[in-house]
Order: sequence, then C-alpha cells, then structure tokens
Amino acid sequence: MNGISLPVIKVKMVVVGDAGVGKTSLAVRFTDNSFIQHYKQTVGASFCSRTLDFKDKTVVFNIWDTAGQERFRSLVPMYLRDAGIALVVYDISSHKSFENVESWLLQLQQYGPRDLKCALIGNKVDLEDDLREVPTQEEDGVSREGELLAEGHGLYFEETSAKTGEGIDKVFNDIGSVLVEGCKKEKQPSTVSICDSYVHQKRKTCCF
Ligand SMILES: Nc1nc2c(ncn2[C@@H]2O[C@H](COP(=O)(O)OP(=O)(O)OP(=O)(O)O)[C@@H](O)[C@H]2O)c(=O)[nH]1
Repeated sequence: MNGISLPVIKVKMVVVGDAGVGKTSLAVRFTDNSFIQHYKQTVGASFCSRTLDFKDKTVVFNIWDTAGQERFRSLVPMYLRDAGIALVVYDISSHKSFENVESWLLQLQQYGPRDLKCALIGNKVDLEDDLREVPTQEEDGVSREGELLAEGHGLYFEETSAKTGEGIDKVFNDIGSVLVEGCKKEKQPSTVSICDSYVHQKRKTCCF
C-alpha cells in the first residue's frame, strides 16, 4: 500500500439471460475466482462486488446476478433501476438461450435506463465442439451467429467460460477501460459523481 487512493468509478452491472446459461457462475468466477459445478437456481437475484484498478482509476463493479427462471422475470425491471451496464448471457450449447437474447434486449430497452450499455456474452465456451449450437465461425454456410447479433445491435461481444475463466477478465477489463476512458473526457474527471453520471448520460442506444 502506498497510501494513494485512485479516483473511484462505481458501476451497477445487471446480468440477465435464460436459466442455466451461467450468469451466477460468471459473477462468481469474476468476484471469487471459483466455479460451482452443481446447478443451484438463483431466487430473485444475488449481489456481489469486485474492484479493479486501472492506471489512474479504480472501478467498482457492483453486480446484480438476476434469476433466469420465467417465474422471476417480472422482478428484472426492479434490478435495472440505475444500472449502468447489462450483460446479456446465453449458453453456446443452447440455441434456445441464444434465440431468447432478443427478448432480453427488449426487456432492457423497455425497463432499463435510457442510456444503459449492454454487452452480449456467449458462455460455456469450454464445452466440446459437438455440443456447440451457436456457431462462432462461419462453417458450412452457417454464419457466426453470436458475433452477427452483437454487430446488428452494436453490442460488445465476447465468448467466455465461467468454468475455466476464459474471456472473463477480458470482459471486465474492456468494460472498465470504456468507463475510465469516458471519465477522462469529462471536465472534472476526478469526482465520482461525474464519472457515474457519464455512465448514465453518455449512452443513447442499447449498445456498448
Ligand atoms: N461447462 C460449463 N458449465 C458451466 C459454465 N457456466 C456455468 N456452468 C454450469 O451451468 C449450470 C448453471 O449455471 P448457473 O451459473 O447457476 O446458471 P444461471 O444462469 O445463474 O442460472 P439461473 O440462476 O437459474 O438463472 C451449473 O451447473 C454450472 O456449473 C461454463 O462456463 N462451462
């Protein structure tokens, strides 16, 4: 510890997506660097947090991991209040979960803050190739669905594995860098409230 604390950017992140796609596992991998093999469905939502230091800023990710089960869906708008970032997660071995991304995006547009930033995450990339139902590369005339959907909506996109950790640090580092860069453009970048308000004001569309 050198006693110097960096200016802090706090961001509320909400994780949405179908049941079982690995939302809790992603949050746990990022905040605790661990993986839970057995599936325990989230009830309502759970909260966790992690701080990442960048060159001249600290970003605090306050993460709300929502429940994907249909019966909890009506609760999601409550968690979207004041959110800065939403991760929409699908499972690369479940085409159904990918098809449902559109309805998650619609829900974010309807109930999220007007300037919510969204990222699309294809999880479980560690699974065997023959289990993959959502192609990532152009193969046999089948296009890169995840990437194309993200491009179509102007979303940040990454494939991850909560099991091995692949891609997860990259997602949070990329998002944190965008927030830090955003703050630098502000006139008084050192104050938390301005950094926070940048997150809320700057976004015009549902994109990263
Ligand atoms: N192979 C593999 N399995 C994963 C991965 N992420 C999650 N899982 C498994 O998928 C199952 C569901 O994971 P959860 O993280 O509970 O899924 P969730 O999206 O939070 O589910 P809900 O709480 O019902 O919304 C668990 O058995 C996890 O171990 C991954 O990256 N790879």
